Order: sequence, then structure tokens, then C-alpha cells
Amino acid sequence: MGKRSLAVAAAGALCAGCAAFITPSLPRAAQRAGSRGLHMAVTKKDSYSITLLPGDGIGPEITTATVAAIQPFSKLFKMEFKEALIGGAAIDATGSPFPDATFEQIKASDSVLLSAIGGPKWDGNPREQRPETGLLAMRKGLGLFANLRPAKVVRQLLDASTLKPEIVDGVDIMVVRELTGDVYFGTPKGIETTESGERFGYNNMIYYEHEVERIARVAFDVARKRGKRVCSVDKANVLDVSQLWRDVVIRIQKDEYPDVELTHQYVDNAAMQLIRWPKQFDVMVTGNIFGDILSDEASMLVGSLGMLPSASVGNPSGPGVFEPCHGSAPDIAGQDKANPLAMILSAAMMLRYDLGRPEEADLLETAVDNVLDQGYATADIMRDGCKPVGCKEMGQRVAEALEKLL
Ligand SMILES: NC(=O)c1ccc[n+]([C@@H]2O[C@H](COP(=O)([O-])OP(=O)(O)OC[C@H]3O[C@@H](n4cnc5c(N)ncnc54)[C@H](O)[C@@H]3O)[C@@H](O)[C@H]2O)c1
Ligand SMILES: CC(C)[C@H](C(=O)O)[C@@H](O)C(=O)O
Ligand SMILES: [Mg+2]
Repeated sequence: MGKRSLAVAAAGALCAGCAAFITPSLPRAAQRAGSRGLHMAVTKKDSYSITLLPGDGIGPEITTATVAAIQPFSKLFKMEFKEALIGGAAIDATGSPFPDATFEQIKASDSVLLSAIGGPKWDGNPREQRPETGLLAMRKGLGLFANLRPAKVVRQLLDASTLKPEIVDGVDIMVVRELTGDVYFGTPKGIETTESGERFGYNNMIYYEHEVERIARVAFDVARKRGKRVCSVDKANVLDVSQLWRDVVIRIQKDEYPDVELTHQYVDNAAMQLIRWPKQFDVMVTGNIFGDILSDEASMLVGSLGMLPSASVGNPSGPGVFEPCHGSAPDIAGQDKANPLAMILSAAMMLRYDLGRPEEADLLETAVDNVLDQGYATADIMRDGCKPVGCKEMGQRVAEALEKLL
């Protein structure tokens, strides 16, 4: 395949309406400006429109709990919540996992809170009618190339991790995951049959320099506000796409961030180092698929996937999407067992990055901390001596704790 057709293939969007947001041919200066879109300089307002995407499985339960938890902020500013369809719920209602109406509503919102999508009901659908395809289309369509996944161990949960307390105590890692490139979006891809009748499947792992440059800058910018150390994770010993990744990250650090320390690990080693001695990491920057896997692994340092929030950002002129790292947890859906804290902490990231309300973000995180101090725990983080609560009650407890701080 020639260079031009590869470029066209990589720009191929999952939905027609997304194409305008994909910018492989932007001049470098414009791409660079876009890479600064961490929404940190947003001016605060008195009123916000927030799209809620309750999605599938435990999604509606944790969404209700999250809205309840942040309701006390209505003393300070107005939040207009409007639900929209995505994922399996959208497929059932409209036939599409990311309906145009949802995309239009999101673009007109200040921000987006997403719970989770997917489930066995739709696993047999053709690819374009799978819930996950809707999620990817939204991220790509909104230009959200940077996914920040903080794995910060809270002292109350030291015993909730499957690792020894002395290994996880003090861990504070920010995984910066590239979110709109890699093997997730590369083409050509598909499942075909050879002339002899054997089927084969393939996906193209591809990164353009500008995609690596902008995620590297996000990682270095984040590191400058933390421990000034970035570990870039790749598989450059085997993959050409990873060699390009590494070369570009080295160049950006040398030219623009000489004050930030840069190290490299191969992804197999990084997966091991994360559970051997996680305190060695400050910021980890990596591609879409490695970041997906390593962030789920990092959640167990904290104690549960139900504790890991995320911010999907990168487009300074549009809303970000704030979403827990976990999925729709079909095994516990509809039983009031889910931990809503990952989504509540994602709402804190929304306040910080999208709504220009960093003080309120801190307050919400403190409220969560206080609830954990009081010993309330959902099943996934249950320890000796804790008070068991369901999803709904956990949301109410956070609301009460927040109320006391306002
Ligand atoms: N961002 C998303 O929407 C997202 C992310 C991951 C997976 N998924 C989808 O979710 C579906 C299920 O995937 P999976 O089972 O591999 O992963 P999952 O994250 O849904 O669940 C993995 C395990 O973690 C538990 N878990 C997850 N969130 C929890 C919470 N908040 N509280 C308590 N326990 C929690 C589940 O019960 C399960 O045992 C699939 O369709 C998958 O594609 C969606
Ligand atoms: C559901 C899936 C498309 C998604 C991803 O792989 O990005 C999920 O695993 C995540 O981590 O948000
Ligand atoms: Mg994942």
C-alpha cells in the first residue's frame, strides 16, 4: 500500500460525521496548538450543560450515583444534565452505537460524563453495530487523543490491593494513553478468507509522527506539574511503529522538555515492573492498546478497577469525555453492587479539566476520601471492619460528605 493510501486509510473514521475532526494534514503549528488542549485554562461559568451517557450494564446505576454525589455543587453553580444514547442502549433504540443525535448533543455541551458500554447481548453483532465501535467513534469524532488515567493509591485501601502494602503504599502514577490512533483505528483491517478457504484476521498498528508528538507533549506537560519523570512504553525491539514512537518521543524531550527525565521500557517489562516496584513510575506514556492493558493492571495497585477514573481530552475547542477505566461489568449489573467511585472521581476530573473548577474538583476528591475514612465500602473494596454499602448508598455518602465541605 502506497503512502497516500495509508494516510487516507488512517484517516478513515468510524462514522461519516467524524471526518471533519480528524487532522492528519494540519500544519505543524496547528497540531501543536491542539496538543495543548488539556482544558486547564477554561474559565469557570455559572451554569454548565453536561451530557450524561449512562450506557450499558452497571452504567445507569453508577451514573445515578454520580449525579447524586455531585448534586451539592448546585449551591455554587448550575448543572443541566441531559442524557443521550451510546453503546448497546443506542443500538437497541436506534440501530447505531453512536447516533448522530448524540454526537450533535455532545458537541453543544460543556462536558460529557460517560459510564460504560457493552455486554454479551451485542457481542455477536457485526463490528459496526457493536457498542465498543460507538465509544471509539465518539473519542475519534471529538478529537480526544489523550486519555489520562491516574492510579493513585489511597491509604485507606492499602489492604484492598492484591499486592503487599509496602509495595503499593505511596504509588502515584499517571498513565497517559494515546486514544485515537494505533491498532484500534489503523486500516486496512478485517477478516478474510484465502483461496484455500482458510480465514485470517488483521489490523494495522500505525502511528503518524504528529500523533506521537502531541501525546508526548501532553505527557511531558503533565510530568512538569508532577515528578518531572516520564517513562515511555513501547515494543521498539520488535515493531517498526514502536521504533517511530520512541524516536519521536526522544526528539520532543530533547528539543522541548530537557528538564523532564525520559526513560523507556518495553511493554512486557513495564507490565512486570508495574507489579514489581510500581513506585518507580511518575508518568507513563504509551500507545492506545498498551495503555488500555497497563491501566487495567495499574488499577489493582489501587485495589479495584472500580476506583480508576479517566479524562479523555485533547481538543481545546470541544468538550472532553470523563469516563471510568472499567467496563459495564455485566456480572454485577442491576444488583446495586457496583462501585461508583471511579465515575465520581471522573466527575472530579471533569470539574478540573473541562469546567474550570479545580477547587471543586479537590473538594469532591476530599469527600470521597472522607467516605473511605468513615469505612464505607462496596463489595470490590471490602476489608475487615468496613461498613458494606451498595452503589446507591455510596453515591449518597459522597453527597453527604461533600455537603459538609461546602
Ligand atoms: N469504557 C468502557 O465503556 C468499557 C471499558 C472496558 C470494557 N468495556 C466493555 O464492558 C464489557 C465487560 O467487559 P469486561 O468484563 O472485560 O470488563 P469490566 O471492566 O466490565 O469488568 C471486569 C471486572 O471488574 C469488575 N468491575 C468493573 N467495574 C466495576 C465497578 N465499578 N465496581 C465493581 N466491580 C467492577 C467486574 O465486575 C468484572 O469482574 C465488555 O462489553 C467490554 O467491551 C467497556
Ligand atoms: C471498550 C473498549 C473499546 C475500551 C478501550 O479499549 O479503549 C475500554 O477497554 C477502555 O479502556 O476504555
Ligand atoms: Mg480498557
